[in-house]
Amino acid sequence: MTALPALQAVGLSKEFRGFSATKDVNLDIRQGEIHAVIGPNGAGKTTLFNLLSGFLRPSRGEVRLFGERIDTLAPHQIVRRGLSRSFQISSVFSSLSVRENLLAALQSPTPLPGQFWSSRRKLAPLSGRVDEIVAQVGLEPLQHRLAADLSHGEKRQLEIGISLTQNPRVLLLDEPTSGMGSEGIARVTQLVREVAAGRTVVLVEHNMSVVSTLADRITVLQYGSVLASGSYQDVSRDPRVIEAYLGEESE
Ligand SMILES: Nc1ncnc2c1ncn2[C@@H]1O[C@H](COP(=O)(O)OP(=O)(O)OP(=O)(O)O)[C@@H](O)[C@H]1O
Repeated sequence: MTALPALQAVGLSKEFRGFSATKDVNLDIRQGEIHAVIGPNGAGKTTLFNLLSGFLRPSRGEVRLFGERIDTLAPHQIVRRGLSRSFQISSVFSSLSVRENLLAALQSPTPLPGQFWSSRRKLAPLSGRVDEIVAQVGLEPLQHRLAADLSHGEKRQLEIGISLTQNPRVLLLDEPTSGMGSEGIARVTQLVREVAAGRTVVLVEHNMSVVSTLADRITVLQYGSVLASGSYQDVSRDPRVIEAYLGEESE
């Protein structure tokens, strides 16, 4: 028996005033895999992520999380069902420390009307979970530092930590290594591998070396449509992909 896909897009289309940013996209993300979505600038990758995580409503088509339709739900309802995402643009609070950012994210699923911070008594049980996450994302030594004072790479580590606070079954990462030097790329690549243990990861990534190292399978988008999908070996040999994307990279 084949396992239910973790995440599925079925005929997913999004139009902005008549312009199709994604066109009839079909996607089957297998449980436990690391799946990369690649494609040239403007191919529709961010739009697809926004559709998968409920930040945009599709013009047509469906999104299913472990078989359950989620495209009619709000982002926070989707998070509760087990899908979290990180953003290309930093979502951390600069004026809070690493620990405080994680605490804020951990308590956010619990509605606390009119109150950003809970009492110490309520926060205490979350402290152990913060310890686990700072260690997991390699920010233990920097946990009391203000987010504003982190390097770009460390901020991306913190963002991944923030996504982990919801303990997602499916994690979407939008360009986790963008703007990093080789050391940061190596650190975040290793981190993605670690956080992928026991969960499904979908990432948008421009760095082909990261994609080839991490991804079990790849979907290539071009002009909003799926151009190819398969293993790195398969898609990197596909002449249409070479022309559309890898050719562009090597230029
Ligand atoms: N809100 C919007 N209104 C109008 N057009 C949009 C909107 N959002 C995206 N688009 C257009 O849809 C197309 C796909 O954009 P999208 O950001 O999804 O591409 P991308 O593959 O993520 O690109 P990049 O790699 O540059 O981030 C682009 O032509 C973009 O201009």
